Amino acid sequence: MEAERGRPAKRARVDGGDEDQENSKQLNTISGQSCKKAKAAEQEEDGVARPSTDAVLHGNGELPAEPQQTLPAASPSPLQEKVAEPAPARSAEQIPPVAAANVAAVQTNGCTGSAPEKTDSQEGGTNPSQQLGAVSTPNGEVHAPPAPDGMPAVQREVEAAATTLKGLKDISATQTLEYPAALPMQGQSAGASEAAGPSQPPQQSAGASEAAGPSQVPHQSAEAAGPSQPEAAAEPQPSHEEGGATPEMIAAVNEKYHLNEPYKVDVEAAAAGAERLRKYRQHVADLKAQGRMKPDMIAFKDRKVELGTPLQVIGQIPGVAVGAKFQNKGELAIMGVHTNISGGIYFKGKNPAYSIVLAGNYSDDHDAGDVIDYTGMGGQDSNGRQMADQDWVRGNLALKLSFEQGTPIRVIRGVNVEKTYDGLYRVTKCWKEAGKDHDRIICRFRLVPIPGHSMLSERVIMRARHVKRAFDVVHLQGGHRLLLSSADLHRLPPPTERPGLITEDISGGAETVKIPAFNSVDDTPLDPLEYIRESRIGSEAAQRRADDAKVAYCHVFCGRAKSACAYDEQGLVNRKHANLPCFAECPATCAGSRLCKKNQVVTKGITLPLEVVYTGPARQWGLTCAQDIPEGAFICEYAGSVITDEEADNLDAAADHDKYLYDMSDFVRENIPDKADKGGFRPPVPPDPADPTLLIENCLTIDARCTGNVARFMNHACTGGNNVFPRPVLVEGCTGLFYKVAFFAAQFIPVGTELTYDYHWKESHFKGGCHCGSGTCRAPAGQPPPLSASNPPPAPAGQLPPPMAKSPPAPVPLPPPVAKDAPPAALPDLPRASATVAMNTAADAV
Ligand SMILES: C[S@@+](CC[C@H](N)C(=O)[O-])C[C@H]1O[C@@H](n2cnc3c(N)ncnc32)[C@H](O)[C@@H]1O
Repeated sequence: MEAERGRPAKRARVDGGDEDQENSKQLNTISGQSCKKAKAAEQEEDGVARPSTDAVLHGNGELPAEPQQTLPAASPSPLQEKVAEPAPARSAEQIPPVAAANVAAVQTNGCTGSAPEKTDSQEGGTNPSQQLGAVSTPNGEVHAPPAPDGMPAVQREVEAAATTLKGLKDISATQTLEYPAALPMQGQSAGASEAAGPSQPPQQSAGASEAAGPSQVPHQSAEAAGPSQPEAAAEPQPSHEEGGATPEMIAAVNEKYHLNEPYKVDVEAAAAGAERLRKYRQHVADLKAQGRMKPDMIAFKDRKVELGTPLQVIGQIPGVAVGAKFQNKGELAIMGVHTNISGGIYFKGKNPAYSIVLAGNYSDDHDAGDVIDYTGMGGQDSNGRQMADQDWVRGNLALKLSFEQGTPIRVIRGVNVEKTYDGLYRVTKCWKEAGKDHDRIICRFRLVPIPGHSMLSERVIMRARHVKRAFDVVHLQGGHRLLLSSADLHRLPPPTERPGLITEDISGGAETVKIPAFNSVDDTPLDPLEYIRESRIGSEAAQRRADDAKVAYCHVFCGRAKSACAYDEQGLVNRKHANLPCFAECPATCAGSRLCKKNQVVTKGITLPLEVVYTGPARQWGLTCAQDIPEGAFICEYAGSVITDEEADNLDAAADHDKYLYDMSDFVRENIPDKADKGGFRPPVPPDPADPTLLIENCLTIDARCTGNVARFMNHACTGGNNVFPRPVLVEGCTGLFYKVAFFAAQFIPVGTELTYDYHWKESHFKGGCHCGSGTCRAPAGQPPPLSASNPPPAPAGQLPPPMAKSPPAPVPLPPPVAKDAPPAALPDLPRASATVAMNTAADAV
């Protein structure tokens, strides 16, 4: 027997079952009763009269002042109450499982895992078609309109999805979601709503997805999503409906969950829900006051005593407006929106899924707004990398059942802590494919918004930051570690004697060495750049965060007291200490021993004759050096305007603003092992100012788009192809949040070789693929651009590009990249400047 809640006019269904596995242990009782007892109690209830109020739970979940006065008693919670009116709809368990023929179709659709296990209703032998009074269409063959020639696969599927939605029940094109007034309207799914409108021919409905693009977030159209999606490949994909719910099944689901009419918030439930949320927040505050760790988690676990367990609801949660914002996953959980506090898929047993959270954590996720391609669960390590194959089990099975049965899924978006409930979506396709990480097999789900029940708060993108996902272990070779005094260090002629010189010094005198820029390839100019030698705080929020960090730790004393000195007598990173968690330097004023003097390398700034060189259209500008670089030498730091992670999230990816971001999360996100080497040290992470019992979760990001130094020109090369490595370096005044990101030579680097390091980007961040040219490249560019005088082949990392025909030939042939173990290339034509002079002169001037 099932408990139905929400009034008949409402669309939510509640089943009184257990929660998903992740939470069941702590959440299976209500107010001291066993879960079973609680369920029985609910089932006996006839409903609770609720006072009328205009309150709607939205925005921050708070009620407007006036309705708050009419709040109903909060116990029992509306999420536990039964409605007075009889509930005509059936439970999720009664929604038919897909017909056997459709299961077979799923398997041909790439869903090659085991067939779904029987649900309870299957055990009972119920005929789904009879149950719903629907006409069975065993293979679902004619649900998608014929696609016009040349239409991208993604667009075709969007069109088919829209057709499926519109063809089922009378979803009017004029129906729109009633947005809470306080919410921004940008990005709402009106376009999708129209796309699904019955008055539109199929082609228009597909186009509507495109048409919706310009008015929404750039790159939001399905087409824009295409290139990075596997199904956009030449191989034709079967229609997404194969194996999925038939139109008749979806029509029945729409009726059951009231999806044929725009969503209206139940104001009474909203009032009670707001009270429930208020009590939860109060509980969190009390726990904080007691100094308890993780108060939001504890409060969530305690809710069975305080507030009662939220029950499983398919569809809209009564009283929760689409667009409602939640401060953390605990709030989502307490409201029953997404009760799996630690997982991305909220499911229970072998039933259809309830909700998913998009947080931008998975490299295979693709959120184009009106089309989401969601990656299943399982097999990921703590860094989100796919380490094992996925299968149709647990949450993946639940989402597959949603696909087969056509049931709605709540979608929640939010990269950071705050999450937005974006309404109901439907799974229109599920399949398996090789993921980007190590080619592991992943389960994939395509979701499209349900018109009138959905909106788009933000397109969740992966920020293209230079992230240190893992602390690379650097193996300095040591074999050809030339001393700075060696006369064997080769130098190029002075910049003024070489072609393509654009400017003699991009730093405008800010650095103690001049940094010239060359373009011998075409007429591409340098973008304007405000050159700064060191990072500086770029916002008030970043200043506050940096100040907070000083409470935990501030590097003001002798670095050698904290950590072994990372440098040798020549100022080169000592092989023994290359893998220290960070290098802690001594200030110029250090009163320590004479050894402290050698512990000042990054502090002194750039000393090498670095040069900015245009490499070609594929990678544009890059960084080289006009002399050989000894292994372990300091190259430069990454300088820019320091902002908070949240501010970085809001930068416009479409304007390529994000490609100059460097995420300083090393210590906060524990990318660095506690002790990578003897003598290692980690600056402590400061407490969260909002909750001193918690460690800070978000940190600072260096933005070098408009303000920065020469490091912003350094390109990426995959493992095996790069020659530079970054390390956090603490100089005077640095903290665990605000430190220097310094680059060092991982090997001897011959003069003129391009300097590159591993961005640890997701492959999708290289829009045209990676052009590092390394044999072990993770995402080699598929189609190299056609070659022409203005579009020469991209120079592989490690080589300068060949000059254009119109340019005079380079006076000195450039050396090929050398193997790590090879001796430095002999360049008899090059004038041999004394590196000692070159480098010491610069250093002395500091
Ligand atoms: C920090 S910037 C590096 C400087 C950049 N090349 C420029 O011209 O300003 C990062 C950007 O350079 C390009 N890039 C760097 N390494 C690349 C690679 N291996 N393949 C393709 N593009 C690369 C990408 O456009 C990336 O967003």
